[in-house]
Amino acid sequence: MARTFFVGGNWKCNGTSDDVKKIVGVLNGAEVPPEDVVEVVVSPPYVFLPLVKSLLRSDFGVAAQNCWVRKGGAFTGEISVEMLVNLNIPWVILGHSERRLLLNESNECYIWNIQLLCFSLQFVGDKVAYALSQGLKVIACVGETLEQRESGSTMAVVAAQTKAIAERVLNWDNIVLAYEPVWAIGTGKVATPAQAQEVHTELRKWLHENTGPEVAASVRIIYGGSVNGKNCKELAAQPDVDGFLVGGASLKPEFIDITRDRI
Ligand SMILES: O=C(COP(=O)(O)O)NO
Repeated sequence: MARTFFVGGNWKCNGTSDDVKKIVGVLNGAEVPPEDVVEVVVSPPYVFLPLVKSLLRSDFGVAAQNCWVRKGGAFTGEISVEMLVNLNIPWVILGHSERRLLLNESNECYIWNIQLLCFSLQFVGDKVAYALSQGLKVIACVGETLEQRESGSTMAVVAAQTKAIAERVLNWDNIVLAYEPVWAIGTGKVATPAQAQEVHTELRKWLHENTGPEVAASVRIIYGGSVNGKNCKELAAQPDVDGFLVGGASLKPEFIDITRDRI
């Protein structure tokens, strides 16, 4: 079955409302392939979600860059899934390596909270499951560090991260899996097409063995890590690269070039 190409733009912690208006203006005027060929989703910082949602063309989706693991409440600083649903934000990025490394979000994250009255063991997996349960679509991120790659444990790491998600979800219809090698994020050291294809193939094989052939065939596995208008075509030509999660380049007009890879 053909998988619709997916191009996500992760704006991370960048911009002002004027910047957002400028970027959205460029996106709204861009000529891109039809939605059934390429699905485009942009992810601004939380504070600009309503603004982007109100200005962005209707054929592009909007994603939050994270959300809380349970229903809202006494969790200062967090954004609940319910708030995103209330704002009609359909997508959320979860498990991004910058949150895993900087904020210690992990597969196993032991948090004790009187309201939760429990330990939340599979933090990223729990977040994915709860977001899906409330109707959100999820870009779930996995990826290894340079040290893990150099020690030969890339597949062990990304398989464990994927397993922690798979143990919490039954339905993969609304999940896009993003392979983002940490050593390629923000470094300019993009994975080679062969490196990306190798891990994507192994991830698809893992899905086939652990979630079944239909899920493996239908889930989009996208690549993130120093993608730009110059290197995207070779990466997009790989059979198991179903799109991108673009960081830095998503703030530039070249993001539109990246959406045109498959035409
Ligand atoms: O983190 C990334 C990739 O960032 P860069 O494209 O800037 O490497 N996507 O979520």
